[in-house]
Amino acid sequence: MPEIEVFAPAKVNLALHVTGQRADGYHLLDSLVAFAPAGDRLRFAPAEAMVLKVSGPEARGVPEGPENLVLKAAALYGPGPAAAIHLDKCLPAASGIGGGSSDAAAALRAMARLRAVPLATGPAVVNLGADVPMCLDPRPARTRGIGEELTPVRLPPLPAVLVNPRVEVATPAVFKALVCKDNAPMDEIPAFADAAACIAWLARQRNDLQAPAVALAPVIAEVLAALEALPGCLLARMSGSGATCFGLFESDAAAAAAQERLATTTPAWWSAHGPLGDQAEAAAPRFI
Ligand SMILES: C[C@](O)(CO)[C@H](O)COP(=O)(O)OP(=O)(O)OC[C@H]1O[C@@H](n2ccc(N)nc2=O)[C@H](O)[C@@H]1O
Ligand SMILES: Nc1ncnc2c1ncn2[C@@H]1O[C@H](COP(=O)(O)OP(=O)(O)OP(=O)(O)O)[C@@H](O)[C@H]1O
Repeated sequence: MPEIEVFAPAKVNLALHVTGQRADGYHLLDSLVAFAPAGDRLRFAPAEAMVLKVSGPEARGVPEGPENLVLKAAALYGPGPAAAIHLDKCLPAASGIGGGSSDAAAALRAMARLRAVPLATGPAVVNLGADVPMCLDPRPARTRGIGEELTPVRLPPLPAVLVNPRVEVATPAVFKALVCKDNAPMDEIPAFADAAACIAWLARQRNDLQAPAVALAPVIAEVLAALEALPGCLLARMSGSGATCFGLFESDAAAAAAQERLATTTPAWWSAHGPLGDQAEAAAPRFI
C-alpha cells in the first residue's frame, strides 16, 4: 500500500448564529461554513503501530500523543493495519478555523482508504469535536444542531483573507461569555447570482460569538478594523469562536494585495488568502 496524502482545509464560519442551548450545555447553532485553500497536510505510511509526528510552521504546542485529534480519529477504526502519520501543521491551533477538527476529519478519510472500509460516521465522529462532521466532506454547508446536521449549499467564489493575531481563544470560555443563547437563526439562503450578492446577504447575518470573543481578547477588534480598512474589503467578521477573522474582498487581486499589506504592517499576525466556496477544492492542493 503506497503512502496516502490528505489535506485538512481551514473551516470558516461565514455566519454563526447561536439559537439555543441543550440540557447538556452544548449550544444549538445555525451556521454557514466554507473551506479555504489554506490548511494542514497529513501523510499516512503503512507501519507496525500508530505513531504521529508533527512539524511545520504552526507545530509548536500541538501534541504528538494520544490527545491529538488525529490519533483519536484513527482509533475510531479499532485494531487493524496501522500507519506512521506525519502532520504538517500550517493552521494556528485554537483559532476558530477548526484546525484540529479538520485534521481529525482528514485522518478519518485517510484511515478509511488505508483499511478499505467505509468512512466513520455518527455520534463517535461528533464526539471528536462538533466541527468534525462538517470537515468530513469539506464543501460549503449550512450546519445546524450542535454542528452535525448538514445541508450542502452552493456558493460563488469568495475572495478572502484570513487573519489570526496569535492569541489563543478557548471555545468553552467564549460560549460561556455569550449572554443571550437564544438568538434568531440565519435568513433563508437564496441562490446567489454572484459574490457581491452573497456578501450582501452575509452582511445581514451575524457571528453571535464575536462580541464575547472580543470581550475576552480585544485584539480581535483590531484585526477586524485592520481588515475593514484594506482597499476592496467588503465584509470583515470573526470565524467560529475566534480569534481568526476573515475579510471578503471584491477580487482575488484585492485579497492578495491586502494579505501582502498586512504581512508588512503586522508581521506578527498569521494570514492567508484564497477563494472560499465551491472552487476552494480546485484551488487547494489535491485532497481526499
Ligand atoms: C464554534 C465552532 O467552531 C463553530 O463551528 C464549533 O461550535 C466548536 O467546535 P469544536 O471546537 O469542534 O467543539 P468541541 O471540541 O466539540 O467543543 C468544545 C467546547 O465548546 C462548547 N461547544 C461546542 C460546540 C457547540 N455546538 N456548543 C458548545 O457549547 C462546549 O463547551 C465544548 O466543551
Ligand atoms: N491536530 C491538532 N491540531 C491542533 N490542535 C490540536 C490537535 N489535536 C489536539 N489539539 C488540541 O486542541 C486544541 C484546540 O485546537 P483546534 O485547532 O482544534 O481549535 P479551533 O481552531 O478553535 O477549533 P474550532 O474552530 O473547531 O473551535 C489545541 O489547543 C490543541 O492542544
